[in-house]
Parts: sequence; structure tokens; C-alpha cells
Amino acid sequence: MQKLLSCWDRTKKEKKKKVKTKEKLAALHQEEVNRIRNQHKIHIYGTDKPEPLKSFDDLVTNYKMSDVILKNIAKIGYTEPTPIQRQTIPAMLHRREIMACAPTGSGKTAAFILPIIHHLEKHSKHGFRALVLAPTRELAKQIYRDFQMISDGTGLKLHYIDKTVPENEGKSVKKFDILVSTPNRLIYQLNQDPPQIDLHTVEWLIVDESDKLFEEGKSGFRDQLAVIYKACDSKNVRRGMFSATFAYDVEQWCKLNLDNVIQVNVGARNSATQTVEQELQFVGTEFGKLFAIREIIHKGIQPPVLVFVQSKERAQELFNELIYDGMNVDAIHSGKTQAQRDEVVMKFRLGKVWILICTELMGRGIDFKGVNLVINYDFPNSAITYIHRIGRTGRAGRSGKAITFFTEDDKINLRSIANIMVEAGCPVPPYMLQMKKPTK
Ligand SMILES: Nc1ncnc2c1ncn2[C@@H]1O[C@H](COP(=O)(O)OP(=O)(O)OP(=O)(O)O)[C@@H](O)[C@H]1O
Repeated sequence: MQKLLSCWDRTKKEKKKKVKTKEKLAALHQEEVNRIRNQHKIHIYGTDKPEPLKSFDDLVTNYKMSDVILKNIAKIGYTEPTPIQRQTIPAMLHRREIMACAPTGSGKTAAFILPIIHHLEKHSKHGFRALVLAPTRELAKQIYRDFQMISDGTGLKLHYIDKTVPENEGKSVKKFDILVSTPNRLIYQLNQDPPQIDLHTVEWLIVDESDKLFEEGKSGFRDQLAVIYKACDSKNVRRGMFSATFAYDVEQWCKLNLDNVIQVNVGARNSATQTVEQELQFVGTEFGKLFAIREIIHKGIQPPVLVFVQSKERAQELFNELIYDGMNVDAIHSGKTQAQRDEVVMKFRLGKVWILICTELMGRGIDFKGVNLVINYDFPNSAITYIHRIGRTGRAGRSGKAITFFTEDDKINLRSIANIMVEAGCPVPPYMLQMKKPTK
């Protein structure tokens, strides 16, 4: 009996020891998870939070991602996942709905492309299974190209709605797996009688620059988005919202409408990327702007350079001035035809144009490689616009510079921009932070 009791005691002790070891291992593991999140400034909210990736190798070991995809990302030159990719990719691989906010140029596009390609795996004849929306055609095209690169060799078929008036669009739709579009073009096709496009099969709906697409009014897409959202009525649909900035109402909408949403923020919300050296330059009056830009250019610039103005008319005016000076300059805005816009973008990408004057059309999402300098010739109309504009430089860990001109009239709106600069660690004269907020 004694022997039996001591044996029972021993087993109990061993069991206890095993439980303790397991608990210790789990604690160590959680420590490692926390360490990765802290190191990359990842903040995550929601239940059953998936672990962040330690490296791209985790995609093979933990998720059996195909070699083809991994070879493609290696070919593009991605060696390490960016912070937003570390946390968003596993969440989407677990088929979680997601709201992701990370600085400009931090790799949000690949963060949704990789899991979508993994889920869709290969071509099927069921129709569109993924839909990605972007606010401008230029950005939609860029996302389409990224999809092409990352899905190369998988057999998945991609579609970008190029023409407003489709030719046999409805008939050809089943040929494709992934659709990238602006809301306008998609709405046009949905509104035909009968609808030219069928979104019942969509399993992934991604809204890139989602705060922009949620905006109401003339430049917003909120109504169109609601129609598209309704048309994606499969019970399997999962949604993802991505942007470098999020307004409070969009966040609330996501919390109410997305299923068990995972929210991922990298760094401080609604802040500028830390890789851009930001400067404010007082130019006195409108006339001073032209003088100041000429001076910057004559002192020596390293192209490519982006110059933001407030309207297509302003873009054309500045273009006329700088071309007269003999500068290698072009302009892009909504007053140009799509063919003209495509040509300008191509020339700028190829380095044939050194200075590109643009409107808000280029403000969001556009990834021109190696832009060294952004000049805000016209003062941005909000801190959010400012964050996106200057985010065209300092992308993918590279450094960049942004100079923002301000006149006497702009002083009233200076404070919000000055605050963004302080958060990013850029020097700002104290008086700017003490200026009164504009009254609404
Ligand atoms: N893991 C990675 N390693 C290196 N470069 C990367 C990685 N992921 C993406 N990139 C590159 O970083 C650049 C910016 O990526 P992307 O355009 O997706 O940024 P973003 O976060 O969507 O920016 P924005 O908010 O301005 O739209 C691109 O040139 C992209 O190819």
C-alpha cells in the first residue's frame, strides 16, 4: 500500500512538473511574441490575436504557403516582413476581418496581397473571389501590378477595369479570380441592366485608403462603397480596411460592422512616417512661392521631385512657369485624359521627367521609387492630406525630405501640421505650436 501511495505521489509530482514546464514555455513564448510586437511598434486589438511573423519563413512552416509566392517576394527583394505585414498577414491567413493602420510606404499592399493569393491558391471558374478598391485609377493600376508580380506562376487571373464602358464585361467575368478597381468604374458596371458584373462570389473585399473611400461628399466614395459592399453578399466574405490614417467614424464603423475584427496599428495613429525630414518654409505671399521653388531648384535638387498644388488650374499655371525656365517638368491632374496621365506616370517612373507637379490625385498610395523630395507648393487642406502627400517620399525605409510652403494666409492652419512634425521628431519653432486653432 505504501509503495502504491508513493508511486501515486510521484506521478502527481511529475504531472505538476509537466504542467509547470508547459506554463513556463507558454510564458516564454508569449514574451517572445510581446518582444516582436514591441520591437516593431505593433499594437493589436481584438480577441484570439494571431501571433506576428518572426520572418517570411513562418509562412512556410506555420501556414504552408507555396514556394511560388515566396520565390516571387524574394525576387522583388523583400527579405524581412515589414511591421504591418508581420501582424496582418497571419490575421488574414486565419481568415480574420481586419482594420490595418500603418505609416505611408510601409508595405500595406503586400500585407493584403500575400494572404489573398495564398487563400485563392489557383484559378477557378467561379468568378471574382477577391475585390480590391482604391480611390484613383493610378493606385488601382499599381495594386494590380503588385498582384501580378506576387502571383506570378500561380495561374490566378487578375482583372483591372480599364474602360468605363465595358465590352462584354459580363460574359468574360468568370475568367478572372481577382478584381482591382476604383469604386466609380465598378459602380458603373453594377448599375447596368442587367448588371455587367457579379460580385456574389467575392470572398475577400479589401478597401485600400479606406478613410478616403469612406469620405462623404463630392470627393468621397461613401455611397458607392455602400452599393459595392451590398453586392459582395457571399456569406463567406471577409473584409479588410487598410490606410495610413483612420478617422474616428471609420474605426467605429469597422467595430460595428466587421465580424470579430482584428485592429492593427503600427506606431502612433495618424502620424507621419519617421523617415521624412520635414520643413516648413515661410514664403510671405503667393508670389513668394514661385521665387522659393526656383531657388530650391537652382540650389540643386536630386530628382525625382514631386510638387503638390491645390487644383488642376494651379498645376497648369506652375507647369507653364517652370517649363518656361527650361526645367524637366511635367504635370498630372484630373483635367488630363487617362492616356496622358498614364504617359506622364510612365515618364516619371522611368526618370524621363524630373519634377512632377501634381494634385491630390497622386497624394494617396502612389509608390514612385526613390522620390527624394516632396514640395507642398500649396498648403495642404488638412493634417491627413499632409501625411499622405509627404508619404510619397521616405518609403520602404528610405529617407526623404518634405518642404511645405506657407504664406501669411496659411498661418491659421499651421498648428496641426506643426504638431505632426513634432510627433515625428522634426524641429518646429515653438510659436507655431501655440497658434490658435482655426474656428470652424
Ligand atoms: N517586406 C518588404 N521589404 C522591402 N520592401 C517592401 C516590403 N514590402 C513592401 N515593400 C516596398 O515598400 C514600398 C511601399 O509599399 P506600399 O506601396 O505597399 O506602401 P503602403 O504602406 O501601402 O503606403 P501608402 O500608405 O502610401 O499607400 C513598395 O515599393 C514596396 O514594394
